[in-house]
Amino acid sequence: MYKIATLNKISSKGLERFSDKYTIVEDSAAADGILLRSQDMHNMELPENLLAIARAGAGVNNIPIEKCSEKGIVVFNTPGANANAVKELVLTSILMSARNLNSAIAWTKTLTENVPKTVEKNKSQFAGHEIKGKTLGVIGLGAIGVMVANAAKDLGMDVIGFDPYMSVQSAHELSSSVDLYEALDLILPKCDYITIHVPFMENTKELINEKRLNMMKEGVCLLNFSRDQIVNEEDVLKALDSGKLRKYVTDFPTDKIVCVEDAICIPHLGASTEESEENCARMAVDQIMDYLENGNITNSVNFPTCNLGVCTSMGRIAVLNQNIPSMLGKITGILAERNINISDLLNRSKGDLAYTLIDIDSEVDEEELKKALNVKGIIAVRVIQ
Ligand SMILES: NC(=O)c1ccc[n+]([C@@H]2O[C@H](COP(=O)([O-])OP(=O)(O)OC[C@H]3O[C@@H](n4cnc5c(N)ncnc54)[C@H](O)[C@@H]3O)[C@@H](O)[C@H]2O)c1
Ligand SMILES: O=C(O)[C@H](O)COP(=O)(O)O
Repeated sequence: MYKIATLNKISSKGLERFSDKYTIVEDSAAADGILLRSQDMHNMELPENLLAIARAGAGVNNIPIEKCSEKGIVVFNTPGANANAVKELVLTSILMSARNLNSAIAWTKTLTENVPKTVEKNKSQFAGHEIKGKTLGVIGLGAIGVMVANAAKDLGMDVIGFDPYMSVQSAHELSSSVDLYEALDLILPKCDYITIHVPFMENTKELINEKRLNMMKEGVCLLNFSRDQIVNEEDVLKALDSGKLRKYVTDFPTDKIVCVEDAICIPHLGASTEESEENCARMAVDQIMDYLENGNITNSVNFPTCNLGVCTSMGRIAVLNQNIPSMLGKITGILAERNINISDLLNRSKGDLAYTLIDIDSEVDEEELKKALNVKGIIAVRVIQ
């Protein structure tokens, strides 16, 4: 029986996919697999027997990836599963800020009497503009950025974008009328709206700072549905104060930004729709089950994609190792010494890490094999039989 711990509320549409080989446990210390959303795992002690973590969502900056890789814990996410939900909230936010809706609604709610007359007398203070013909800059053209760019085009906006690492799939899905730029700094002076859709990593920390804010048009609206640390908040506060930024829409409010009038603060709702929560949970559960039962890896952020289908041979050996020379030779050599015949083998690498799946024609003693494979470069060995 595999033990699964959930660190956040996970949609029942996902959890009900677990077969009777699984049990949901309260105590994560005993877990083979962990399912979570945004719970911060950085200060958590990783369970001794933990094999996999599945993030039902996109961002994995709440998970200590490097530590997981060292311990042979495969970390999954669910690319694209919540992208439509985020796209819809980004579009809502662009329209909301164009028409000053947050301030207008808040003001209307303060009225107590003579409402119709007061509304007509004062409404001009909230007059806005149309987004048709305005320029939107999209930073990061992955699952969300592409959807936002295409939808904004459909609403009549001019859309320009920047993504130096765009995938073939994104390039294929992006509308051909979106102009791509080779440097972020080139798009900044052209935009009326700028929306950020990059992961939070060392090289995206404070991607938007004073220097870049100064390059933007006067009165631009900045939208951040990625992570708070991608912008330098002090610099954003100054830009709001000076009027350089007309609005800052953020899905990641902080103590400092929450009370600022022209900051539109949303309580991290980008992925919080029924549909998105279900999509993410289904994908996360399917991926973790396929890994635990068959050793297959799909959508891992630390180990390579590797799939030998459902295991139908006598056994399957799964080896997580460093991507260094002669690993495969050592593994197959140790099997040959034990007279174990290999019926299928797949070896894939991703950066410094590699993964080898080997189907074998006879049973093997897992503990004895683990001892034999306790050599430099091997991170973890598992036998599925
Ligand atoms: N607000 C929410 O609820 C919510 C929901 C989903 C995702 N997110 C955040 O949005 C991020 C993006 O999600 P996604 O599903 O589009 O991910 P994704 O991986 O599909 O796309 C990210 C894109 O950013 C690009 N990129 C990376 N570094 C870049 C840089 N320095 N400059 C420009 N582009 C760069 C990548 O090439 C990729 O195309 C997530 O990592 C997460 O932090 C937030
Ligand atoms: O990166 C993500 O997928 C989002 O930030 C969603 O986070 P959540 O699952 O906690 O809503």
